[in-house]
Amino acid sequence: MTAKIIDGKVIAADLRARVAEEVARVKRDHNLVPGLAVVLVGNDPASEVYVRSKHTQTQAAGMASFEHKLPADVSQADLLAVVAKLNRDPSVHGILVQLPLPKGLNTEAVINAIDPAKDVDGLHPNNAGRLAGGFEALSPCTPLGCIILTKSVHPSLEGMNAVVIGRSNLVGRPLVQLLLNENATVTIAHSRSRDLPGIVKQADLVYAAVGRPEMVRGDWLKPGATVIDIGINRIPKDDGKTRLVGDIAYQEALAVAGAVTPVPGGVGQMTVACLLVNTLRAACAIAGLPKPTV
Ligand SMILES: Nc1nc(=O)c2c([nH]1)NC[C@@H]1CN(c3ccc(C(=O)N[C@@H](CCC(=O)O)C(=O)O)cc3)C=[N+]21
Repeated sequence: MTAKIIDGKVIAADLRARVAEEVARVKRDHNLVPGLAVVLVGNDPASEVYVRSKHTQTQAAGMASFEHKLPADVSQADLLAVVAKLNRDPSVHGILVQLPLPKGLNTEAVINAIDPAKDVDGLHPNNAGRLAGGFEALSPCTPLGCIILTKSVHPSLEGMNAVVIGRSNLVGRPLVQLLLNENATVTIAHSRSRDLPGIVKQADLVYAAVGRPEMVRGDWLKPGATVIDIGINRIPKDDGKTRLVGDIAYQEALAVAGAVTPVPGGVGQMTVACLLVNTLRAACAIAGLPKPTV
């Protein structure tokens, strides 16, 4: 058996096209231009790549994109002042502070300073708490993307066994909440879990977000499972260059699973597309307009 490859590129492009249509509509009917501000502190090369792709795709969807690059040695007060200014700026509806922040900065304080209505990362305790309570919230983009990819294979997740490996605030924990909202049965596993292969074996849906290259092996999987790879690990190749691999042994998974997301070309694509969705939703909510259809 060889698994279906879930094409994140195609699904993300379709989602971005639908966002662009809605953006054009709110612009035409309500003179509203959704705006996203991305704050990048320091010059981590991987972060620069992501920020550039967010900028290009935001503009391509017809939204306004604002970039704020700050030096790695920026003070906490200066960073908080940038966030406060974006909170007040009526042309900004979404604020994303690229993580991780350089050492010395207090990430929690920065996240807490973001206006929850503009928190398109869904990291502010207001949004995280609302999501955990089952209330409407801005939810983190990567987990939203994972749900869309899963539903491209299984339109209903009701009653399915899902295992989430990883418990970060940006991915694992919010993904668990979104899966519960879909009526899946959810197991949360992590680096300290006993018998991880045995836990994964039970799962119809496997989500790996641990940041360990190819940790989940093919023989851990239940035959036919849907496997969503959230890891992005850059590992050295023989020729001195690097390549990207996920947290799942992709070739092994292809032989056992029913459907698999590739890295790159899977979840990463959806993360940026869902950021556009969240920015559109935030803009409509702030302007008092009905929820957009995407
Ligand atoms: N506050 C915050 N929010 C985030 O959502 C956030 C963050 N900080 N810090 C870093 C991680 C990582 N992240 C990715 C976004 C897009 C791709 C992406 O587009 N990946 C492509 C290509 C990747 C490549 O070629 O390097 C793909 O997988 O096909 C990957 C990773 C968002 N993050």
